[in-house]
Amino acid sequence: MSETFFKIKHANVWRGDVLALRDLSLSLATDQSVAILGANGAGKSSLLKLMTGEVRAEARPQTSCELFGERQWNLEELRHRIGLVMPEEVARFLPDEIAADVVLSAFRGAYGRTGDMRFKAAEKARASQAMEDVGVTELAGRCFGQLSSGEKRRFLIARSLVHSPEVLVLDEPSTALDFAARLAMLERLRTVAQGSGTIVLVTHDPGEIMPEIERVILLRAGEIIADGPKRQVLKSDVLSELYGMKLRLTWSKGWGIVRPA
Ligand SMILES: Nc1ncnc2c1ncn2[C@@H]1O[C@H](COP(=O)(O)OP(=O)(O)OP(=O)(O)O)[C@@H](O)[C@H]1O
Repeated sequence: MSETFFKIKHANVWRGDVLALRDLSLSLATDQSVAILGANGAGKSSLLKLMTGEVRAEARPQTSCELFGERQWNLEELRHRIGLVMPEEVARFLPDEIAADVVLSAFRGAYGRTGDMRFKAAEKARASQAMEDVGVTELAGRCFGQLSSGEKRRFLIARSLVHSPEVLVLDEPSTALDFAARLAMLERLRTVAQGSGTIVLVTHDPGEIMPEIERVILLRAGEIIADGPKRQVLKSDVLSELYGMKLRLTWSKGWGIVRPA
Protein backbone atom coordinates (compact mmCIF):
# COMPACT_ATOMS: atom_id res chain seq x y z
CA MET A 1 0.00 0.00 0.00
CA SER A 2 1.34 3.41 -0.93
CA GLU A 3 2.09 5.81 1.94
CA THR A 4 3.40 9.37 1.90
CA PHE A 5 6.63 9.16 3.87
CA PHE A 6 7.83 12.72 3.34
CA LYS A 7 5.67 15.79 3.00
CA ILE A 8 6.93 19.34 3.38
CA LYS A 9 5.25 22.64 2.72
CA HIS A 10 7.08 25.96 2.43
CA ALA A 11 10.21 24.65 4.14
CA ASN A 12 13.22 26.89 4.62
CA VAL A 13 16.31 25.04 5.80
CA TRP A 14 19.29 26.91 7.17
CA ARG A 15 22.74 25.33 7.33
CA GLY A 16 24.68 27.74 9.47
CA ASP A 17 23.96 31.12 7.92
CA VAL A 18 23.27 29.64 4.46
CA LEU A 19 19.66 29.25 3.33
CA ALA A 20 20.15 25.79 1.75
CA LEU A 21 16.47 25.10 0.90
CA ARG A 22 14.09 27.93 0.02
CA ASP A 23 10.37 27.66 0.64
CA LEU A 24 10.36 24.09 -0.62
CA SER A 25 7.18 22.04 -0.96
CA LEU A 26 7.43 18.36 -1.85
CA SER A 27 5.67 15.06 -1.29
CA LEU A 28 7.23 11.59 -1.70
CA ALA A 29 5.38 8.29 -1.48
CA THR A 30 6.53 4.74 -0.89
CA ASP A 31 5.29 3.48 -4.25
CA GLN A 32 7.70 5.66 -6.23
CA SER A 33 11.48 5.73 -6.22
CA VAL A 34 13.01 9.07 -7.03
CA ALA A 35 16.34 10.56 -8.11
CA ILE A 36 17.48 14.04 -7.08
CA LEU A 37 20.01 15.90 -9.20
CA GLY A 38 21.65 19.29 -8.95
CA ALA A 39 25.03 20.98 -9.10
CA ASN A 40 27.35 21.22 -6.07
CA GLY A 41 25.73 23.21 -3.28
CA ALA A 42 22.22 22.99 -4.79
CA GLY A 43 20.79 21.64 -1.51
CA LYS A 44 20.51 17.92 -2.26
CA SER A 45 22.13 16.68 0.96
CA SER A 46 20.16 19.22 2.98
CA LEU A 47 16.95 17.83 1.49
CA LEU A 48 18.00 14.28 2.40
CA LYS A 49 18.83 15.38 5.94
CA LEU A 50 15.39 16.92 6.25
CA MET A 51 13.96 13.63 5.02
CA THR A 52 15.85 11.62 7.61
CA GLY A 53 15.10 13.95 10.50
CA GLU A 54 18.70 15.18 10.87
CA VAL A 55 17.92 18.82 10.17
CA ARG A 56 14.73 20.77 10.74
CA ALA A 57 12.90 23.36 8.72
CA GLU A 58 12.72 26.92 10.03
CA ALA A 59 9.58 27.34 12.16
CA ARG A 60 7.25 29.62 10.19
CA PRO A 61 3.43 29.71 10.24
CA GLN A 62 3.18 28.45 6.66
CA THR A 63 5.70 25.61 7.13
CA SER A 64 4.91 21.98 7.80
CA CYS A 65 7.09 18.88 7.70
CA GLU A 66 5.80 15.34 8.12
CA LEU A 67 7.66 12.05 8.11
CA PHE A 68 5.38 9.02 7.69
CA GLY A 69 2.45 11.30 8.50
CA GLU A 70 3.91 12.52 11.83
CA ARG A 71 5.09 16.01 12.72
CA GLN A 72 7.15 14.67 15.64
CA TRP A 73 9.27 11.58 15.30
CA ASN A 74 11.62 9.33 17.16
CA LEU A 75 14.96 9.23 15.36
CA GLU A 76 15.70 5.64 16.36
CA GLU A 77 12.34 4.46 15.05
CA LEU A 78 12.94 6.42 11.89
CA ARG A 79 16.28 4.64 11.39
CA HIS A 80 14.40 1.35 11.12
CA ARG A 81 12.10 2.69 8.45
CA ILE A 82 14.64 4.70 6.49
CA GLY A 83 18.01 3.18 5.56
CA LEU A 84 20.79 5.69 4.95
CA VAL A 85 24.00 5.88 2.99
CA MET A 86 25.56 9.31 3.55
CA PRO A 87 29.21 10.29 3.04
CA GLU A 88 29.61 11.57 6.60
CA GLU A 89 28.53 8.24 8.06
CA VAL A 90 32.07 6.90 7.66
CA ALA A 91 33.25 9.24 10.43
CA ARG A 92 30.57 8.00 12.83
CA PHE A 93 32.39 4.69 13.36
CA LEU A 94 35.53 4.33 15.42
CA PRO A 95 38.53 3.08 13.43
CA ASP A 96 38.90 -0.01 15.65
CA GLU A 97 35.28 -1.08 15.10
CA ILE A 98 35.06 -4.57 13.56
CA ALA A 99 33.64 -4.11 10.06
CA ALA A 100 30.91 -6.75 10.53
CA ASP A 101 29.73 -4.89 13.65
CA VAL A 102 29.25 -1.76 11.56
CA VAL A 103 26.62 -3.72 9.63
CA LEU A 104 25.06 -5.36 12.69
CA SER A 105 24.72 -2.05 14.54
CA ALA A 106 21.98 -1.03 12.09
CA PHE A 107 19.61 -3.45 13.84
CA ARG A 108 19.81 -1.31 16.98
CA GLY A 109 19.75 2.05 15.21
CA ALA A 110 23.26 2.60 16.62
CA TYR A 111 26.57 3.63 15.14
CA GLY A 112 28.84 0.75 16.02
CA ARG A 113 29.96 -0.31 19.54
CA THR A 114 28.09 -3.57 19.40
CA GLY A 115 30.14 -5.27 22.17
CA ASP A 116 27.28 -5.16 24.70
CA MET A 117 24.54 -5.90 22.20
CA ARG A 118 23.01 -9.32 21.61
CA PHE A 119 21.96 -10.30 18.12
CA LYS A 120 19.61 -13.10 17.08
CA ALA A 121 20.88 -15.79 14.71
CA ALA A 122 18.48 -14.45 12.07
CA GLU A 123 19.99 -10.96 12.38
CA LYS A 124 23.52 -12.33 12.05
CA ALA A 125 22.43 -14.33 8.99
CA ARG A 126 20.96 -11.22 7.39
CA ALA A 127 24.12 -9.25 8.09
CA SER A 128 26.19 -12.02 6.48
CA GLN A 129 23.92 -12.03 3.45
CA ALA A 130 24.10 -8.22 3.11
CA MET A 131 27.91 -8.36 3.26
CA GLU A 132 27.95 -11.14 0.68
CA ASP A 133 25.65 -9.09 -1.58
CA VAL A 134 28.15 -6.24 -1.69
CA GLY A 135 31.19 -8.53 -1.85
CA VAL A 136 32.85 -7.81 1.49
CA THR A 137 32.51 -11.16 3.28
CA GLU A 138 36.30 -11.63 3.27
CA LEU A 139 36.79 -8.27 5.01
CA ALA A 140 34.17 -8.76 7.75
CA GLY A 141 36.75 -9.34 10.52
CA ARG A 142 38.93 -6.33 9.67
CA CYS A 143 38.94 -3.05 11.56
CA PHE A 144 36.75 -0.46 9.85
CA GLY A 145 39.51 2.16 10.02
CA GLN A 146 41.86 -0.09 8.04
CA LEU A 147 39.58 -0.41 5.03
CA SER A 148 39.86 1.61 1.82
CA SER A 149 37.26 4.32 1.11
CA GLY A 150 35.42 2.07 -1.35
CA GLU A 151 35.46 -0.90 1.04
CA LYS A 152 34.04 1.29 3.83
CA ARG A 153 31.37 2.51 1.45
CA ARG A 154 30.42 -1.10 0.62
CA PHE A 155 30.01 -1.91 4.32
CA LEU A 156 27.78 1.14 4.72
CA ILE A 157 25.65 0.00 1.79
CA ALA A 158 25.35 -3.46 3.40
CA ARG A 159 24.43 -1.72 6.67
CA SER A 160 21.70 0.29 4.99
CA LEU A 161 20.17 -2.81 3.41
CA VAL A 162 20.39 -5.20 6.31
CA HIS A 163 17.01 -4.55 7.91
CA SER A 164 15.14 -4.15 4.61
CA PRO A 165 14.00 -0.56 5.28
CA GLU A 166 10.86 0.75 3.63
CA VAL A 167 12.83 3.66 2.20
CA LEU A 168 16.50 3.71 1.25
CA VAL A 169 18.08 7.16 1.10
CA LEU A 170 21.40 7.29 -0.74
CA ASP A 171 23.63 10.34 -1.06
CA GLU A 172 26.00 9.70 -3.97
CA PRO A 173 26.41 6.05 -2.96
CA SER A 174 28.84 5.11 -5.72
CA THR A 175 31.53 7.59 -4.60
CA ALA A 176 34.83 5.70 -4.19
CA LEU A 177 33.42 2.46 -5.60
CA ASP A 178 35.38 0.77 -8.37
CA PHE A 179 33.63 0.01 -11.65
CA ALA A 180 32.57 -3.55 -10.76
CA ALA A 181 31.40 -2.54 -7.27
CA ARG A 182 29.36 0.32 -8.76
CA LEU A 183 27.62 -2.01 -11.21
CA ALA A 184 26.99 -4.56 -8.44
CA MET A 185 25.56 -1.84 -6.20
CA LEU A 186 23.22 -0.61 -8.93
CA GLU A 187 21.99 -4.17 -9.52
CA ARG A 188 21.40 -4.60 -5.79
CA LEU A 189 19.47 -1.32 -5.68
CA ARG A 190 17.39 -2.42 -8.64
CA THR A 191 16.39 -5.53 -6.71
CA VAL A 192 15.38 -3.34 -3.77
CA ALA A 193 13.31 -1.07 -6.03
CA GLN A 194 11.68 -4.05 -7.75
CA GLY A 195 10.69 -5.42 -4.32
CA SER A 196 8.99 -3.50 -1.54
CA GLY A 197 11.69 -0.84 -1.05
CA THR A 198 11.59 2.77 -2.21
CA ILE A 199 14.82 4.43 -3.28
CA VAL A 200 15.69 8.10 -2.92
CA LEU A 201 18.92 8.56 -4.83
CA VAL A 202 21.04 11.70 -4.91
CA THR A 203 23.49 11.48 -7.76
CA HIS A 204 25.57 13.64 -10.04
CA ASP A 205 25.45 10.99 -12.74
CA PRO A 206 22.18 10.70 -14.71
CA GLY A 207 23.59 7.37 -15.95
CA GLU A 208 23.04 5.97 -12.44
CA ILE A 209 19.28 6.50 -12.56
CA MET A 210 18.14 2.93 -12.95
CA PRO A 211 15.08 2.00 -15.01
CA GLU A 212 13.09 1.43 -11.80
CA ILE A 213 13.38 5.14 -10.92
CA GLU A 214 10.73 7.01 -12.87
CA ARG A 215 10.58 10.34 -11.04
CA VAL A 216 13.36 12.91 -11.17
CA ILE A 217 13.69 16.14 -9.18
CA LEU A 218 16.14 18.85 -10.19
CA LEU A 219 17.37 21.28 -7.55
CA ARG A 220 19.09 24.58 -8.13
CA ALA A 221 20.14 27.01 -5.41
CA GLY A 222 17.77 25.45 -2.88
CA GLU A 223 14.73 25.40 -5.15
CA ILE A 224 13.03 22.71 -7.21
CA ILE A 225 13.31 23.68 -10.86
CA ALA A 226 11.77 20.48 -12.28
CA ASP A 227 9.91 17.47 -10.88
CA GLY A 228 8.31 14.77 -12.99
CA PRO A 229 8.77 11.66 -15.15
CA LYS A 230 12.45 11.29 -15.95
CA ARG A 231 12.12 11.40 -19.73
CA GLN A 232 10.30 14.73 -19.43
CA VAL A 233 12.65 16.22 -16.85
CA LEU A 234 15.97 14.95 -18.16
CA LYS A 235 16.64 16.53 -21.52
CA SER A 236 19.97 17.36 -23.12
CA ASP A 237 19.43 21.12 -22.83
CA VAL A 238 18.30 20.92 -19.19
CA LEU A 239 21.35 18.86 -18.19
CA SER A 240 23.64 21.16 -20.19
CA GLU A 241 22.28 24.14 -18.29
CA LEU A 242 22.38 22.37 -14.92
CA TYR A 243 26.02 21.32 -15.23
CA GLY A 244 27.23 24.26 -17.31
CA MET A 245 28.52 22.31 -20.32
CA LYS A 246 27.01 21.04 -23.55
CA LEU A 247 25.72 17.50 -22.98
CA ARG A 248 23.76 15.00 -25.06
CA LEU A 249 21.40 12.53 -23.42
CA THR A 250 20.15 9.35 -25.09
CA TRP A 251 18.13 6.48 -23.64
CA SER A 252 18.71 2.73 -23.80
CA LYS A 253 16.55 0.16 -22.00
CA GLY A 254 15.46 2.70 -19.39
CA TRP A 255 19.00 3.99 -18.68
CA GLY A 256 20.11 7.49 -19.60
CA ILE A 257 23.46 7.80 -21.35
CA VAL A 258 25.13 11.21 -21.13
CA ARG A 259 28.01 12.33 -23.33
CA PRO A 260 29.58 15.67 -24.16
CA ALA A 261 27.67 17.14 -27.14
N1 LIG B 1 27.11 22.50 7.96
C1 LIG B 1 26.98 23.54 7.12
N2 LIG B 1 27.23 24.80 7.54
C2 LIG B 1 27.08 25.85 6.71
N3 LIG B 1 26.67 25.75 5.44
C3 LIG B 1 26.41 24.52 4.97
C4 LIG B 1 26.55 23.35 5.79
N4 LIG B 1 26.20 22.26 5.04
C5 LIG B 1 25.87 22.75 3.83
N5 LIG B 1 26.00 24.08 3.78
C6 LIG B 1 25.70 24.96 2.63
O1 LIG B 1 24.36 24.74 2.24
C7 LIG B 1 24.24 24.73 0.82
C8 LIG B 1 23.64 23.41 0.35
O2 LIG B 1 24.55 22.37 0.70
P1 LIG B 1 24.22 20.84 0.40
O3 LIG B 1 25.30 20.02 1.06
O4 LIG B 1 22.82 20.56 0.76
O5 LIG B 1 24.38 20.83 -1.19
P2 LIG B 1 24.52 19.58 -2.19
O6 LIG B 1 23.59 19.84 -3.31
O7 LIG B 1 24.34 18.30 -1.46
O8 LIG B 1 26.01 19.76 -2.67
P3 LIG B 1 27.12 18.68 -3.17
O9 LIG B 1 26.68 18.19 -4.52
O10 LIG B 1 28.35 19.52 -3.26
O11 LIG B 1 27.21 17.60 -2.14
C9 LIG B 1 25.65 25.00 0.28
O12 LIG B 1 25.74 26.36 -0.01
C10 LIG B 1 26.55 24.62 1.43
O13 LIG B 1 27.74 25.38 1.39
